[in-house]
Amino acid sequence: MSQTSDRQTEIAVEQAHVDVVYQRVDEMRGEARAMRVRGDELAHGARNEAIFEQAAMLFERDVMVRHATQILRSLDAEHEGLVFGRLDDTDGETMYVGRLGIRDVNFDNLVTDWRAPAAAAFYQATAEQPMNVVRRRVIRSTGQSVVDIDDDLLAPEKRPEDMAVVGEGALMASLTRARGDRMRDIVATIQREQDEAIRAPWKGVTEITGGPGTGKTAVALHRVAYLLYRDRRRMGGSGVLVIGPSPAFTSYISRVLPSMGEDTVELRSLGEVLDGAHAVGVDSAEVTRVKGSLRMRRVLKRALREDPPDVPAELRITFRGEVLKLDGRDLAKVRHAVHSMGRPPNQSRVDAAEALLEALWRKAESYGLGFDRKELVTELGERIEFHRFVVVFWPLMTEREALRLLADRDRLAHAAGRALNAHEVDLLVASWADPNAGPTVADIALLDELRGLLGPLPKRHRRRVQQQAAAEHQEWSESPRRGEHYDEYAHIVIDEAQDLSPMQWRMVGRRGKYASWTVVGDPLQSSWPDEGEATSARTAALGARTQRRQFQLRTNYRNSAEIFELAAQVVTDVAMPGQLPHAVRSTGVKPSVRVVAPAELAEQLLVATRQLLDEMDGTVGVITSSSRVGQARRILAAIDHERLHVVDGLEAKGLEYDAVVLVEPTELVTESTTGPRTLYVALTRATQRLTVLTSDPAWP
Ligand SMILES: Nc1ncnc2c1ncn2[C@@H]1O[C@H](COP(=O)(O)OP(=O)(O)OP(=O)(O)O)[C@@H](O)[C@H]1O
Repeated sequence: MSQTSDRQTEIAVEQAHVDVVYQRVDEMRGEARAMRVRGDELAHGARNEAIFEQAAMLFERDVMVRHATQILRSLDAEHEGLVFGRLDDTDGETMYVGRLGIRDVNFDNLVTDWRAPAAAAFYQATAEQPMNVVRRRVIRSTGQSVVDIDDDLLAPEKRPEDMAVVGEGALMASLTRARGDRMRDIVATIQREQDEAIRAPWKGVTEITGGPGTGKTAVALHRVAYLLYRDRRRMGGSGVLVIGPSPAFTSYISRVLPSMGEDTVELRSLGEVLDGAHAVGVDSAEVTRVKGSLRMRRVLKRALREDPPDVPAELRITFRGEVLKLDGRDLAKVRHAVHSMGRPPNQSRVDAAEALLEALWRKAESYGLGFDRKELVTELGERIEFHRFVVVFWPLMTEREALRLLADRDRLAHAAGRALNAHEVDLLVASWADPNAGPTVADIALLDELRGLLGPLPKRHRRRVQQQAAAEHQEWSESPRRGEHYDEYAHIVIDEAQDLSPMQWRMVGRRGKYASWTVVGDPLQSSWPDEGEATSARTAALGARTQRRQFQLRTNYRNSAEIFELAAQVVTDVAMPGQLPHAVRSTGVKPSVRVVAPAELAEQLLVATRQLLDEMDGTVGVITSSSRVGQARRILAAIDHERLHVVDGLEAKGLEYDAVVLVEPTELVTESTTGPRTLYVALTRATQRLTVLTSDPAWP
């Protein structure tokens, strides 16, 4: 039989099974709906029952409704390719692998969930270690129709005579497909080294490193789906948080987990980690470096000990005809004493009031006025003017109010002491000069630090503050998603971990007090210059968790070999042995490097972009330095195509496009604090085609 007719016959075989599965899914949907209705009836009935029975019925109702809803949610998730794999073993047994586990009415397996231990062989079997698998088949579908199949013959000597083997390899087929705006899941083609990281135990810290395009992000997300499946009670209960570098990145990865039926995971960018914040603006590399440094912790701590603005120079109050007065020095002593008690300032107003009354009593005593202490403290403590003084002497503050105070140069310089030099103080003051500008991504870690240092506001103040914040800044949402339980996640995934500043490590560390971690990154793509400081902050954030495991991914699935060869050149001087991955796919098309005169750059950018949009079906990214990205956007407004994206080198982190136009690569190096690493990121975003426009004839 020819390959084509073999293929058609085999597709028909698989279609027959897929049809049975979808029929069963329809039945299950009906059963789940009926279960929900039955649950509601129980609740109805409960109203007429005695109290004990009522409680039992309501509990049963809750369990039923929750279970039914969970089933419906999984069944209704995007199920393109619900069944995507099949294994034929040496005993002649067949197992289908899919996004969900599905059994027929007799409880026999129709499909095994890809995360179940039984499905592990689908990913782990190789020709060297076939694990009893003779043939591994990847089934590709559109909607409910099987469109193609690809086989791997793992044990040729055990192949029965009538077993057909067709296809050229599912992985290559998947890698060459055009990319869309959102990352796709890779359940059908997870590779063995990736599978090991995905199925690693949940406890402690799992570190996944690897070069660009090695599937670190994909692996981290599939690991989340796996952990939820294996331990839904723990992971689903307290929740899983995935942190990525930017909103563009979280949007890019946002479909992966829902397409696997998991829609409870929180995805947040670094500007959104603090509840309610949506910061997107970024500071210059120089300012980011100062704001991210651990020195800022000292600065913020000291800033909170400073006098608040507009604090009265003295407290004067009359008691029984005598004027009692606390001057600036007395007040400073009181402030110092209250801070020394160690309670956070927002929880110390009562302490401050008591300390002031105590100081007033001492003053009266020093005048020899012979008042009774208890009478003085009680009477003054109830006076409205005393309360008014306490409110300005010890204002309760939100983290945003506290940070805003630091836009004052003198105040910041005083708080900084020797922690920052004069230039750094100037940089910060300039970055906070516009009171209407929202916080930047780097500010969010400072705000989170301040929130910890200030302590929670008393309850009655919180609502006012939330409303005020929402009215003032669109970057803040009125309803925090997690509220007071922000530190109780069961599992935290940090993607692009090499870029977290020490202050950001502190911020994420606060959220993972009880969590296990998956930390994903590539030191060679780092945009954070001070490795030592970041490493110690990271060690502190991950705490003393003893279970640690490391996985290194070595195959670059994204870039063509031709593109990666060029990218690798820019980091050969800084790469450690073994740090560069191996690109598996060749397109035969070398990157096009065009030297253009500065005056022709705009025209050439339009030409190159149009050309790639014409030639490619998928996305086209234009990447340039942050100082040039605005200009590039203006030029490319003439094209305005939905497949076109214009980003700077930092925004490009974690993203990928079918084709990339890289504009003035040397500028990415000069504006970065980590030399060629951001350029390396930019050069490794394209799957198929890369055009570089440079005014430097010597580049690269
Ligand atoms: N086993 C696989 N099967 C199919 N596609 C894969 C596989 N592994 C990775 N890919 C694809 O390779 C591309 C790169 O993956 P991913 O973005 O996860 O890599 P990364 O290591 O996080 O990259 P970077 O560090 O450069 O951001 C994605 O399109 C992903 O879907």
